[in-house]
Amino acid sequence: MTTPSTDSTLAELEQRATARRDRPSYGHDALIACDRLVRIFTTDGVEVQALQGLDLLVEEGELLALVGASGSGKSTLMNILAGLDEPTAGAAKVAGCDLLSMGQKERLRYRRDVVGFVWQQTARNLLPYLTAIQNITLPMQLRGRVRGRERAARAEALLRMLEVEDCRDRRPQQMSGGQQQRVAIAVSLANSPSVLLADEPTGELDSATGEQVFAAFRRANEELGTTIVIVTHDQAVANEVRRTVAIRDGRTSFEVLRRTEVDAATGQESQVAREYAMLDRAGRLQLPADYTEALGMEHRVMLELEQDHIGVWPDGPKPESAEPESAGPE
Ligand SMILES: Nc1ncnc2c1ncn2[C@@H]1O[C@H](COP(=O)(O)OP(=O)(O)OP(=O)(O)O)[C@@H](O)[C@H]1O
Repeated sequence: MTTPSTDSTLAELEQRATARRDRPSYGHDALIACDRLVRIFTTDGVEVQALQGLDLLVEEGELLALVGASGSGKSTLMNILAGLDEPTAGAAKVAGCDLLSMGQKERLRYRRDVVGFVWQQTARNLLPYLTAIQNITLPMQLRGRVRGRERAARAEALLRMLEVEDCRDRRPQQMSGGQQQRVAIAVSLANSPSVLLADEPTGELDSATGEQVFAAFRRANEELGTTIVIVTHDQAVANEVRRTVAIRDGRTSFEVLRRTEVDAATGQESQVAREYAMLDRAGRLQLPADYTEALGMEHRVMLELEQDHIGVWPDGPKPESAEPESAGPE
């Protein structure tokens, strides 16, 4: 029997289903969208889960640092984003390119036109027998869309922007490590990629030289608007960007967002950094190890939904002191 109330419930259900269908997909407006990315390596029958359902969204124009302990999955993620490796499961899109369904030809075009990369080993970035200007013009020549004179003009402009004009006619072994990395940035920018990926680009440099190289990335981001993702162990680099994403055990675990605040009374500017834990699409949250260790939290925790927050307590009797705080604002 159909009653009016059942009718309205069905109509409501239909409405909800339509709304869900019409809802934009996860990361639809992001330049980089990784959705529950999994990468499993199998060596001698042993499986290593390098990425375990990693979610990451990067907007166009961002300069982002990726940090994490050794073995947490940073390079695995970068290799996938660079189109050099394929994920086992999940979804990954960069500038509209689906990294899971690309054929060999599309993958080559993706690596040549959509992404640029700078590696830690300076020798891996440049051809040793070519000068700086020749290294920079080569990707444009291989792409074949820009005329000779325009190629040279773009290469000169990149050398100027990254402050390595004096290295124009030098081969890599005639440049310092920092100069090589700045020329490598120019090479990676030659075909105006949508995304620039850099894996430990300052890892082989001393801190002063590393700072200069980071300044070159910043200039590329500010002047050309290129979206840049840098993997780094260098705390100075991580502190300089607006957004730092930390990876732990193959998942994004927390983010630090930095912004400039102006004191209303004095007009003085200061940098404010705030740390956020990441809630993944399945609702999983990684609590920082130093928090859980401080409270002896292991295996099981108690949760309580309050009006404006969720309380997390160690297993066992809830301490009295937790009560007033969990009650939220009056
Ligand atoms: N080709 C491979 N075959 C087997 N295991 C791999 C392979 N590449 C990476 N791994 C494993 O996957 C995990 C993640 O490695 P990855 O290189 O991504 O870490 P990382 O965070 O970049 O570390 P580091 O900071 O030391 O470079 C590690 O346990 C590593 O041993």
